[in-house]
This record gives sequence, structure tokens and C-alpha cells, in this order.
Amino acid sequence: MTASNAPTLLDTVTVPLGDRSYDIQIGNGLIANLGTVIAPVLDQKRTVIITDENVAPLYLETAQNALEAAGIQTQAITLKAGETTKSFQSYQNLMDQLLTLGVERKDTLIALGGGVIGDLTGFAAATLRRGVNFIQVPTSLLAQVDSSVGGKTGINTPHGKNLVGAFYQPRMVVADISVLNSLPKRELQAGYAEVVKYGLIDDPDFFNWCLANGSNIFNGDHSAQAYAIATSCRSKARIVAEDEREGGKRALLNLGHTFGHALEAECAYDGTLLHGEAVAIGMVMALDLAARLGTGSDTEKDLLTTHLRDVGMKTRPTEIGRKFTSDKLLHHMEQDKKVEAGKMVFIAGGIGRAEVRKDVPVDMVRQVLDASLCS
Ligand SMILES: NC(=O)c1ccc[n+]([C@@H]2O[C@H](COP(=O)([O-])OP(=O)(O)OC[C@H]3O[C@@H](n4cnc5c(N)ncnc54)[C@H](O)[C@@H]3O)[C@@H](O)[C@H]2O)c1
Ligand SMILES: O=C(O)C(=O)C[C@@H](O)[C@H](O)[C@H](O)COP(=O)(O)O
Ligand SMILES: [Zn+2]
Repeated sequence: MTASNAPTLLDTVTVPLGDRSYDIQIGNGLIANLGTVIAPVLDQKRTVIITDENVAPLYLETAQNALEAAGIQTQAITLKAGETTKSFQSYQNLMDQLLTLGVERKDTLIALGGGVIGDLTGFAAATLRRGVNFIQVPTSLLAQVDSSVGGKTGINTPHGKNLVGAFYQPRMVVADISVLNSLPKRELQAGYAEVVKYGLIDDPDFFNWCLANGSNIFNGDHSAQAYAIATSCRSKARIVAEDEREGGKRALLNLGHTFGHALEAECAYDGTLLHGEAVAIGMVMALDLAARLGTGSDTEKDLLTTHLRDVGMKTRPTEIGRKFTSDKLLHHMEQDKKVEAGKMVFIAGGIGRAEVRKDVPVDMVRQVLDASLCS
């Protein structure tokens, strides 16, 4: 290996889950050295890479060469890019292909891509032969800061987002920040929404860091990117370690998602609205709700809105170019996985003070929706 292609490991975050604990390795050039990076967690040297049609031409060959150089057998499956790939149909096709390849229990699936590939591959890994190993190699900012960590896997259904899935942890997460150079700006912005989320949940200092430095993430500043990824992953790892299966505190990671998932479902996952874009709008609505509940303020909502707009993001459903109604959005929200005894659960609080609220009157939710739909 020459000095120019040696990997640089910038940080390692551990997700502490007893005998299912795993590391998130954050660095540069990790995909070009994937074989040596992942070898310690493989049960046998046989892998299948699952990726998408945008990522494959950029990074598949590099990943395959690196695995082969380390004596690890590998095959590849390339899927269509985009949210529609998180469907029953692609899940079935993927399972057929994996079984045709003769994947064994001790083989390892490698998700090389964004959150769509990670969520689908994770669900396939959880269910194939009742569970095979998998490794996340996230290539979008969103996947590096959020979806590759914590073991939520699954697919969408016409009833709503992620309604079929499993909690199933990867053996390792390999976040190579050099791949963010090829990520389109719109995708970086979508991922950035989930970065800001960690500040809003319980880390006002990190929120302030975002206000001051967040825009550097879009300028290709690797140190800002690495800091944002490591801080986000540390925050998520801490919450997941406390409440892996979302009995309580993990719901905080859903900040903005009850509203956001409803917007996504109304757009039928057709690419009009990316997940992170929906979360950005949903977080503004969640802060509006907090202001109405008295646990946050309009000033905090405005601060978030201004920051998201400063980095070029939309903050209102009216900017999407689709007609939404409160009734239809409420209908989707009733399908949310946090619903208890028929009552919706929200994450609402001021900046750095998110709380789980089970006592929100439906009328107040409707006021938030109505206000956002006519602003
Ligand atoms: N499991 C979780 O905890 C969790 C958390 C957050 C989001 N999610 C899910 O993640 C999904 C969204 O993930 P996403 O935003 O990564 O979307 P995505 O997987 O669709 O990736 C975004 C786009 O960028 C392309 N891409 C990815 N990496 C690239 C790179 N390095 N260079 C160029 N193009 C690249 C992809 O092909 C795709 O077109 C949603 O389905 C969401 O529900 C899951
Ligand atoms: O990991 C979690 O927990 C999250 O809620 C992270 C979210 O960003 C992510 O979008 C998640 O998939 C949403 O979870 P869901 O249970 O509402 O589908
Ligand atoms: Zn999310």
C-alpha cells in the first residue's frame, strides 16, 4: 500500500450493546481499504455487497478490489436508487437474489449506499435464514450521521414509512467521509437536517456549533464533516444504548418525524421530498408545537427556521409544490409507530430540551398543521 492510499482513521465511536456492541469507524480512504477494516468482524470470508445504481459506478469496484486484496470473496447486487426501493417488491427480489447466490448464515451482507440501501439490506440480513451478519458502509451524509447506526431496519408500505421492519444491529459501521465529495448538494442538505436534530434533542452547544459551522459541511470541509458525523453518532449511540428498542427515550430520535413521515407518505416516496427534507420541515413544526405547549418558544422556532433557510433548506410544506391537507396528514400520522392506545405521541421541547409528549390535544396538532399549510 502506498502512502497516498493509506486510510486515515479520524475517530471511532462505539455503540455499547453488550455482546452486540460495535464500532463506527470514521475516516478517509476506508472503502479503499475495506477488507482490512472489516476482516476482524467477519465469521467467514464471504460477503455480498448491496448497493445502488448511483453508488455502484463510483465505489463498488474500489470496495470489491479492497475485499479481494484481503482474501475476502465478494459478490454484488445493484438496486435502483431512491426511496421506492424500500418496498415489499424490492425486498422480495433482493431475498430471491441472495438465496440464488447461496448466501450462508455466516456470510456477511455489506450495505454500500445511503439510508435506503442500509435500511433494506439490514432488513434482508435480519430475516434471511433468520439472521445473517451485516455491515453498514454508509455513503450519504444522512446515512453516516443517522441511518447506519442503531439497528432500525425496514421498508415502507402504502400505509406509511418503515411500517415493516426489525431492530437488527450491524457488526460494524464504516463511514468514509471522502465519498461525501460526490454527494449532490441536495442530499448533503437532507443529511444535515438529521445533524441539526441531535443539537435540538439534548445538545444546545452542538446546535450552536451548527449555527456557526454547519455551512462548512457543504463546502467540502472534511474536518467539519468529521466533527458533525462523530458528534451525531456519539449522541445516537448513547441514546440507543439506553433504549435499543424504543421503549421510551429512543423516541427522541424521532423529533420532527411524525410530521415529516406524513409529508413523505403524501408524496408517495416519488423523490419530490427527501426524508431529510421532510424531517427539516417536521422539526420546524415540532418546535411550533413546543411553543404552543409552552415547552419551547417562537423565538427558538424562528432560530431553527432561519438557520435551515440559511443553508438553503425549505421549512414549510407550502414550498414543496404539492397540495397537502391537514386531514390527510393527520390520517398518516395516526399510523405512526409511536401511537399508544390510539393516541399520537410527539417529541416537542425547546432547543436542546426535547421531550416525549403523550398528552398533545389533536386540536393543537391540527393548529400546527393548519398554520404550516397556510404560511
Ligand atoms: N434506520 C434509521 O435509523 C434511519 C435513520 C434516518 C433515515 N433513515 C432512512 O434513510 C433513508 C434516506 O437515506 P438517504 O438520505 O441516504 O437516501 P438514499 O439512500 O436514497 O441516498 C440518497 C441519494 O444519494 C445517492 N448517493 C448515496 N451516496 C452517494 C455518494 N457518496 N455519491 C453520490 N451519490 C450518492 C443515492 O444513490 C441516492 O440517490 C430513508 O428511507 C429514511 O427513512 C433510516
Ligand atoms: O434511529 C431512530 O430511532 C430514529 O428514529 C432515527 C430516524 O432519523 C429515522 O428516520 C428512523 O428510521 C425513523 O424511525 P421510525 O421508527 O419512525 O420509522
Ligand atoms: Zn430520520
